[in-house]
Amino acid sequence: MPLSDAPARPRTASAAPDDAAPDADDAAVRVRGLVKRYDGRAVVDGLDLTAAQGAVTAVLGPNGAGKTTTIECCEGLRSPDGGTVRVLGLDPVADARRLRPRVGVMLQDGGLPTGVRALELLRHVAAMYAAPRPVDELAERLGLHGFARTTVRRLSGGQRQRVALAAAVVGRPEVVFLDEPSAGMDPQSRRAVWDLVRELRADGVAIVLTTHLMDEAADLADHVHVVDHGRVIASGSVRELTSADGAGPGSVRVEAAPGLDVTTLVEALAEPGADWTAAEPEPGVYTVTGPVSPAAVAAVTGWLAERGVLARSVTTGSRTLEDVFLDLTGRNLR
Ligand SMILES: Nc1ncnc2c1ncn2[C@@H]1O[C@H](COP(=O)(O)OP(=O)(O)OP(=O)(O)O)[C@@H](O)[C@H]1O
Repeated sequence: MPLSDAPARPRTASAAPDDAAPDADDAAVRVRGLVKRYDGRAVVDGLDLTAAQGAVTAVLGPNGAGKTTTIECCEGLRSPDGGTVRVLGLDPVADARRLRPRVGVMLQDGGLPTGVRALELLRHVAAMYAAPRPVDELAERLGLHGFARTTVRRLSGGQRQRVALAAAVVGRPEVVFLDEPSAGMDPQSRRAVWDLVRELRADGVAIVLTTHLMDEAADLADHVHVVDHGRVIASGSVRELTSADGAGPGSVRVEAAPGLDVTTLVEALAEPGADWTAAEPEPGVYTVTGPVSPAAVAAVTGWLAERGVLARSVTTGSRTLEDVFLDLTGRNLR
């Protein structure tokens, strides 16, 4: 089970299907009950996902969760074994030719031919579209001129990623799929990528990206889907996912002596209608999640006082997206 080793689960994270997702009507991408098997094993197992036009949708998940496979089904690179995938209302496999000019794709490994020079490649891709973006302006934005005449084979990982991103957006697509777009990039390049993604969004483009960078998702995403074991296990805006009640601070973090019984902490917080979880994610660090109020903080410090334990620190605040991600997907390596 995906949640078996999770110490706490944010209450605001909605279980699949993603009821916090945009309405189907304005959805640029709609995936329902997607199943994809390799050697009889379902690596995508009934996945639901929606992405709106003019929004950034981030797909997060541990290694092997099924993100790339899902994106590849949306790109028409893989045929589903079950469920439906619609991009701009079309089937990515059956309607591939109609979709091609309207969809931009950046594959995880770049997916570029290696013997071609960087800028030459971009000009070639641009020439395939009716109204491409000006190549030089795009190359300038993504800093491609410094290695314009270098063959793709000789580019660094981050440079290759930038060329791949340029190639994905040069045709002015309505939907863009970016598989780990800023993986391996330096901070300057990452900023350039983020600015470009924001600009695409402002132009009404639907952007679907996968990332392992929680700050990238938190900064960019309008909507987040967390995937594990081939299913969406939580969906919502970053704010919804990181706030216990979707509005205010949702956690108390306490540093104190290790090994205290957190079930008694939940009992100390008990009040009608309130749903609290408590965990000790690392020795001596306690996180308490729920509708934080002055009374709740007093209950936490009272619980410590009853045990004669002095807190080294007590802080309130929203949890980070990384906290939520780890709570949902566990701390074990995959
Ligand atoms: N062509 C293939 N044949 C067999 N198994 C595959 C194939 N492609 C992917 N898989 C397996 O499917 C599972 C999901 O892989 P996928 O690449 O979709 O995960 P991911 O969430 O994108 O992971 P990562 O974060 O590491 O990129 C993995 O266990 C992977 O080994």
